[in-house]
Amino acid sequence: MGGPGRVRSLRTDEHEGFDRPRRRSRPRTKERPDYSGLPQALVVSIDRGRYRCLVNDRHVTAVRGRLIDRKGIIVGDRVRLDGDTTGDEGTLARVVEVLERSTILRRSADDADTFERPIVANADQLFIVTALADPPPRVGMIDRILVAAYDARITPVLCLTKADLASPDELREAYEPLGVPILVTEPGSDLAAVREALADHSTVFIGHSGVGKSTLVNRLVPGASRATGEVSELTGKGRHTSTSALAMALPDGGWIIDTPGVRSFGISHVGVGSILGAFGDLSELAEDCPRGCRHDSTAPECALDDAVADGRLAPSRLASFRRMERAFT
Ligand SMILES: Nc1nc2c(ncn2[C@@H]2O[C@H](COP(=O)(O)OP(=O)(O)OP(=O)(O)O)[C@@H](O)[C@H]2O)c(=O)[nH]1
Ligand SMILES: [Zn+2]
Repeated sequence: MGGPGRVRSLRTDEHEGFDRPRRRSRPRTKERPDYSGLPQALVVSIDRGRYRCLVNDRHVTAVRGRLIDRKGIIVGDRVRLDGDTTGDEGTLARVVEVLERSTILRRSADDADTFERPIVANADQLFIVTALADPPPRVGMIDRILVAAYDARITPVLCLTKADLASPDELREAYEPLGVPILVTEPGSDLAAVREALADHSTVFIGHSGVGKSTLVNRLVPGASRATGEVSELTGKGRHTSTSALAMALPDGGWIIDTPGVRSFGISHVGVGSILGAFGDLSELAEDCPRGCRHDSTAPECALDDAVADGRLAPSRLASFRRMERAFT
């Protein structure tokens, strides 16, 4: 073989390992049958190995095909179904292919657990649902969910509930400098701004237990009947014991993917610095940082400090960004 060919094959070996090309040369149809003629579906919930899917407007229950990984299907996935897709009582279809995801929202159970868990696929927006009181807002948790959103390239929105109990001013001050949109609700409040933000998006709702997430979802999705209150009538336990997310169609277009209330939000899977890229202005300024700069307040000669000093960057924006970065530690 001549020079250039040899170089290319060496590069391939380096990246993919030696036996990879041989496996690839097997007929493609044997490894991946062509499923493109099968109906597409959206996975709306998962319960004990059963995947509840929507094919157009039809609910179909499916099991996982043999070639699909045990953890390979999550709520929000677009899949192809084989077998019986009538959705008739007692019928089961089979998920044979998971289509490429545009986004994946992940969390780890807690930061001691480095195992990352994908929880929702294909969301383009994330509502961080936070009560202004009862339970009191936890800035640390908001920051961690923000970090997960920026890391996944999903647009975060802060949705503040229970404004009848406390003022949103402090949280506005903390998050407006980051450019996070803020919506405020209370019982009976006009939800027009919330509906407008949701229209035509796939929005995942994340919130601590008890913040009023189900109450809000029930107002937004007629017939959603999400269980509200502390205790589930079904299980006698808190509703947070349910483990799956649930996708619901909005009346005017778009989807809400509600997730069970969480008590913590682990982000051990997110690398420090990976969120800088979500802030165009900050990444541009940070190009002048010394190599390996952590951009925190102790970082020597961080270009972000210079930018504040000479007025190119608002101090409040840098402070908010750095507070969020501290969520990692
Ligand atoms: N004062 C006030 N109470 C609210 C508001 N929204 C919800 N609540 C109450 O807060 C409690 C919790 O509401 P839920 O909607 O069940 O909260 P959740 O976030 O779904 O909680 P989990 O089921 O644990 O995930 C209920 O008693 C609601 O009636 C609000 O805007 N103001
Ligand atoms: Zn820096």
